[in-house]
Amino acid sequence: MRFPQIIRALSLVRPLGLAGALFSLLILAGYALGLEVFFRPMLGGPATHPLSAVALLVLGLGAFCWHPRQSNRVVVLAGVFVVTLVSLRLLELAKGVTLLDWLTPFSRQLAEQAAAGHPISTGINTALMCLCFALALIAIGCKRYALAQQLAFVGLGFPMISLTGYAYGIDKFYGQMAMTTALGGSMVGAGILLSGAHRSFLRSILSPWIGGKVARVQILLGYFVPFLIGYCLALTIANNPLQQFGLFCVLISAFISMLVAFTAVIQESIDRSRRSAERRLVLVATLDSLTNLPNRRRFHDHGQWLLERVRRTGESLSALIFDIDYFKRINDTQGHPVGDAVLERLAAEARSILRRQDFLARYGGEEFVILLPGTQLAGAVQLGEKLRAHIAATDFPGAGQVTISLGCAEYLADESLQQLVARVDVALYQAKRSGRNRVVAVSEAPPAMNSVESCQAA
Ligand SMILES: Nc1nc2c(ncn2[C@@H]2O[C@H](COP(=O)(O)OP(=O)(O)OP(=O)(O)O)[C@@H](O)[C@H]2O)c(=O)[nH]1
Repeated sequence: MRFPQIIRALSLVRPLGLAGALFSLLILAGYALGLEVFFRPMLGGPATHPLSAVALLVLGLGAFCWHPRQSNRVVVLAGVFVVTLVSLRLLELAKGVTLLDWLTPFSRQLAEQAAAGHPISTGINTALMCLCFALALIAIGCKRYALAQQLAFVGLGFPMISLTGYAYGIDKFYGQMAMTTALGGSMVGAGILLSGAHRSFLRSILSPWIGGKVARVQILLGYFVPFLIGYCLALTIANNPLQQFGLFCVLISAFISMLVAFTAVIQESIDRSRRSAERRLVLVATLDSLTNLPNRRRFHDHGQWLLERVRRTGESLSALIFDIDYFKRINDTQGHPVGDAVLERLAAEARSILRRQDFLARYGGEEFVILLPGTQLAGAVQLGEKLRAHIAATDFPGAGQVTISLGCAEYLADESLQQLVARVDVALYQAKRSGRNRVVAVSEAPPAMNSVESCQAA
């Protein structure tokens, strides 16, 4: 599924790539037309080297050519070209050799700038930035989006540091990276980063749900608040550096604590809704929608739990199963809605005469089961008779008089729930066979299931 935010982010890749490419062309045009402000925006400040502009141009065009569903060979080629270029430059910086002179355009203008005391070269920060973006482009071309995002993210750190340096007036932050390089690099880098918007961590950040919203707020606050605090401190730091530095640390720590607290609040609220949704799901999955009684699945879970308790404590437990007599006739003559209403009413009537600890469930169709903890067989028979008489005396709208047959048994030591239910079922079958509207109890395990405790016709 694509979120609108992702579609919007993906649609920005090509414009950002193109903007970065055009911006680099403008820098190169500055060299061609002798307009220094295009490649050196601050008088006497750092300038964008033509090769840096070429690298950004190729990277921008690479991002512009990217397509999420087509082959991205051109994108990979653009990345490989810039990786080669930047590697040579890094080699130059490391070894102090010149390898790129033959490839450098506008060498006359560069010589003139050097003669005027303003030599221009590609700084290490620019080279590393371009290297990260170029590797990210290759990763995107190979559909390694998580890697691409990490590389683009690291690459964007370089222009961000430079721009922060320009904002704060700290020249060590930007070094040889011109503001034009930082701006062009930011456009290209953002384009490359967004091309992975449909995958990996960007997808999570752009999600329309609470996690994505929180992440977006935190990223914005997490960047701009410390940035502003730092800016204010940078303006005043000259007076008392140590004191200002301490204040900076305290403010940032307080801000981080606030962000963490904010996250905790949101996480807790997400967790609370998840827990309540889970509870609702469990309820829906274990409740019969017609009668609102626990269903067969819940009966089995609760029955197992009760049996374990009974085995441990030694208390008695009895089970009753009852079934409407000739219910099919009601459905056939009065219709299913009347049949449903009878089932609903029957459930309510049965519930009304049971104790709180008695467990009533719809076992299936027109069959209901009751578990009676702390009740021996005689008590179960008594309750069964009470229920039978109560139902026989109840007037069911649309169906008139309805009777039920009941089977019951007491739990025998080491019996399983299935065995207990099977014995009660046999008792119910006997109640049906011997004329219906009666309670039949069994006291022993099969096959010696011969002791009928109670057999009462209405
Ligand atoms: N209206 C309605 N009918 C149901 C529901 N579940 C099962 N039934 C019907 O219950 C009837 C059960 O029929 P039988 O098993 O023949 O039982 P009976 O007619 O009650 O006969 P005895 O149990 O032998 O007295 C069938 O017609 C089922 O369609 C339900 O949720 N609503």
